[in-house]
Amino acid sequence: MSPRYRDESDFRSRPSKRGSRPRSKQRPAHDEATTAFVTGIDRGRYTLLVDEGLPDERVVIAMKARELGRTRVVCGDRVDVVGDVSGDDGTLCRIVRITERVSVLRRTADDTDPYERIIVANAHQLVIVTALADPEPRPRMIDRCVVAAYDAGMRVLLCLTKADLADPEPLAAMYRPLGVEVVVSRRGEDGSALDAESVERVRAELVGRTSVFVGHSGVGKSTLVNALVPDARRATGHVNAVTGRGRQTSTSAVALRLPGQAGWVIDTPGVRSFGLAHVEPSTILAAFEDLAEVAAQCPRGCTHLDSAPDCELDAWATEDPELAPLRAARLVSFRRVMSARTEPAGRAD
Ligand SMILES: Nc1nc2c(ncn2[C@@H]2O[C@H](COP(=O)(O)OP(=O)(O)OP(=O)(O)O)[C@@H](O)[C@H]2O)c(=O)[nH]1
Ligand SMILES: [Zn+2]
Repeated sequence: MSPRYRDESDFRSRPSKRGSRPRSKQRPAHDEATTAFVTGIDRGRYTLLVDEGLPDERVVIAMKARELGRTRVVCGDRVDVVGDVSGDDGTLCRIVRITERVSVLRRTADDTDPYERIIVANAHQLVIVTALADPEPRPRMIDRCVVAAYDAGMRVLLCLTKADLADPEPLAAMYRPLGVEVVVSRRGEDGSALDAESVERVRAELVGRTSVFVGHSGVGKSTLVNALVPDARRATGHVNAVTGRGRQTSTSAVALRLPGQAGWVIDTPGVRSFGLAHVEPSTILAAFEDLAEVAAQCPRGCTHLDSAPDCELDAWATEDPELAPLRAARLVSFRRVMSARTEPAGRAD
């Protein structure tokens, strides 16, 4: 395993100040624990869904058991809880364990916080919401999101909004060679917020998946999420009724269920960038199976970038005249994304 950046999960193995002590009667092994899905977090209170999809399904509020220490529980986590899991008003259960995560999406460390925090766990897909105009698309930011998704082992759906204002084709053509799914949405011709057909096309890509939505302010992410999940509040319940505290803080992710239990939409307000410093080039390469196979023959230490001498990918791109245009486009896109990893993030990326 290559070294990776420290994040909060490193705290998990830190011994407690009092030293380890054997489990006592007060600390049972929690064999009776119930598994739950974390849909939201608000200042130390976790909104969970218990018995998901069953007739008894209910929203419960939980706190983290002290034994979890500084381990962070995030939206999308599946956790084990003990205590009162009835979901009745005023009850509070305890999260005692996080089940193994199948994917983790990390946001970048910043001035106020030196750690790359995990923001969402167990998601299948990253939905990058980008406006075709107003505000102008930023391909470098899209590339960075693509790298973050591939690093997390997530599928990418590029959602191009405001197609009523600009032609989606040039941008779509930049991303199709990556194998990224592209969907387009536009305002309804009847003046409705969104054209119903485009909403359906987006929805079709979400069925059966847990999808994380990211996008800069003003791109139309809220408009889209509201169209996809009309009764968002009811589906998630709210922490506020129990804690009496204010609104969900604007930076924490929240999971919203698609109607008909067709999947989960995780909205991430305020997430502006992803940590890429820890990403290994080999991880990105692995997301491109055809290229990875060819690149296996490259000289040792090959970066596979334009500047790399004797990169096997150059020969591969041109060797078959019929496939050359497709392969060249794929190689260009691949190299662009590869270089996004090492470029410094722009201020607003
Ligand atoms: N022309 C056009 N405008 C749209 C479309 N979708 C959303 N808008 C408008 O774009 C503006 C921003 O939309 P929001 O949904 O609030 O954008 P957001 O990405 O959630 O931005 P924040 O709320 O700042 O996070 C609003 O005025 C919307 O009405 C679209 O398909 N076409
Ligand atoms: Zn190479």
